[in-house]
Amino acid sequence: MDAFTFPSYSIDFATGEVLFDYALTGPAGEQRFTEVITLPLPAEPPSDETVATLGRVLEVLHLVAGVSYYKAAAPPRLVLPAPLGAATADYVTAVYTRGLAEYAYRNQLPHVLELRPEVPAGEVTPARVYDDSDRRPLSAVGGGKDSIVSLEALRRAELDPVPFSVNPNHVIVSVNEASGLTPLAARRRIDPVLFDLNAAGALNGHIPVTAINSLIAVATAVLHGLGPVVMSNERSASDPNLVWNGHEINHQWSKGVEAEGLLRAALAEHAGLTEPYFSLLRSLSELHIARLFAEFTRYDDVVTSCNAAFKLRDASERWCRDCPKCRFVFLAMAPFMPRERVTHIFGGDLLADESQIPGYRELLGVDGHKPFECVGEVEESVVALGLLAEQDQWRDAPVIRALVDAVPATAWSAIATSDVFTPGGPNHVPPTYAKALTTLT
Ligand SMILES: CC(=O)N[C@H]1[C@@H](OP(=O)(O)OP(=O)(O)OC[C@H]2O[C@@H](n3ccc(=O)[nH]c3=O)[C@H](O)[C@@H]2O)O[C@H](CO)[C@@H](O)[C@@H]1O[C@H](C)C(=O)N[C@@H](C)C(=O)N[C@@H](CCC(=O)O)C(=O)O
Ligand SMILES: Nc1ncnc2c1ncn2[C@@H]1O[C@H](COP(=O)(O)OP(=O)(O)OP(=O)(O)O)[C@@H](O)[C@H]1O
Repeated sequence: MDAFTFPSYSIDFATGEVLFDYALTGPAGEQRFTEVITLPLPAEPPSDETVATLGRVLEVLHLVAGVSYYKAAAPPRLVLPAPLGAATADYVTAVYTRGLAEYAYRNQLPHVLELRPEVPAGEVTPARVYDDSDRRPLSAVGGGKDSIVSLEALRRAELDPVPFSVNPNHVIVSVNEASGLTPLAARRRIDPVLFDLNAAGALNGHIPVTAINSLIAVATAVLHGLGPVVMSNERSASDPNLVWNGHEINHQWSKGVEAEGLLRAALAEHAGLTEPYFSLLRSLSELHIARLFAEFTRYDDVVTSCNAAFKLRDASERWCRDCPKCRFVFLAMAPFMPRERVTHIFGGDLLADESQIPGYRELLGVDGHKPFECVGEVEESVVALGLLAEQDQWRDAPVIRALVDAVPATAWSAIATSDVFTPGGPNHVPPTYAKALTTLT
């Protein structure tokens, strides 16, 4: 295939259904795809102003959601359908290069990291300014500990959050029920042709899914007259896993602060949104968030951070208890709760199971590189291990004993000056929301 294009998009306000068309084209022909996103409809029909702003958000979403189909062939040309302003073009470029960096690395496709979209020449009509900053926030819920902490922080600060999810599965439904709040949900249907292509051996790999979920959330907030979309992306999401050919490869790129800043700028430029999107937990480490989560017991029977529970097909019921994310989150929660409680949350005790030791050695930086998963920094894992080694309930757990011996002296001395419990780093939290964090920290 030579090129990836964006033939059309449409929205039906009677059903909330948005159709995004894509095409891979080349000498052998054309492969078309249609992704269907169904937005929840508000009680009242939207105003003309809302429809215009929503249309602008959907134009950006159309471009971003194309990554799933682009990646089936990775052609050298990415041909955009209409002129774009500089900030929006920068964001789209970053989504297809840095957002697909892990995919490019694993498939050995260096050209993807250098991709530059072809943007048609022409002026973009400036967007009407749409001030949404003082309305109720839409709080993205993924079923894991991070979004629960945000939801509770917003609630304590009396900011009256509306939980929001894309394709909520039973985990997310249960988390929302435990919160007692009334959620909104959008549906996203990937074109099944993609699964056929995958089965036939097409290129496949990780995509920046948070960018897609984020824009669906912003579209929903606009349609419902709500305020900023509040994400729960942590400080360590911005740190790369490795460097390849001079490029940072970050599994969590679209959760990072760079992606957040680029998306905010694109939405301000293209849709006129004054305060569209930020991560409330940006200044916190994963370990810090785990400590905050320990304050809330009402989600213990439902909270699930394991990605295996969120597969489109053959999903696990809850924690799979055998992946980097399960290992990391167990290690991060364990210092802050009784052993029975963390074992109950996970349905098993990972630190009693010696088969987990090789995976924990990777998290602790003893072997390999940081896994391609949503896990914290090596430093956070070493700090958590140090805390556990000091506790009677954990000191003699087989995994703890083995790991304490495996971590080199240099790592132990490095954590003496660790800042994992000190909020820091760049963030985009508006002043009115900063108080929500202080209610917790
Ligand atoms: C759940 C998961 O981890 N899925 C990744 C996995 O997909 P798999 O084939 O095992 O199962 P499905 O999720 O059912 O997907 C089937 C195929 O569909 C395609 N696809 C899916 C979702 C999508 O948004 N776009 C798609 O194109 C894809 O071809 C699937 O094979 O392996 C895939 C290949 O490596 C990954 O692409 C799947 O990742 C999903 C997009 C996904 O939702 N992943 C999140 C759990 C995830 O990785 N979250 C990151 C956030 C990173 C970010 O920057 O956004 C995290 O937690 O760190
Ligand atoms: N299906 C979804 N719909 C809407 N937002 C989502 C969805 N899945 C994840 N998110 C959001 O994307 C961001 C990254 O997701 P991630 O899975 O890291 O977070 P989480 O589920 O809150 O916590 P954890 O890191 O413990 O899994 C979070 O802000 C989360 O709320």
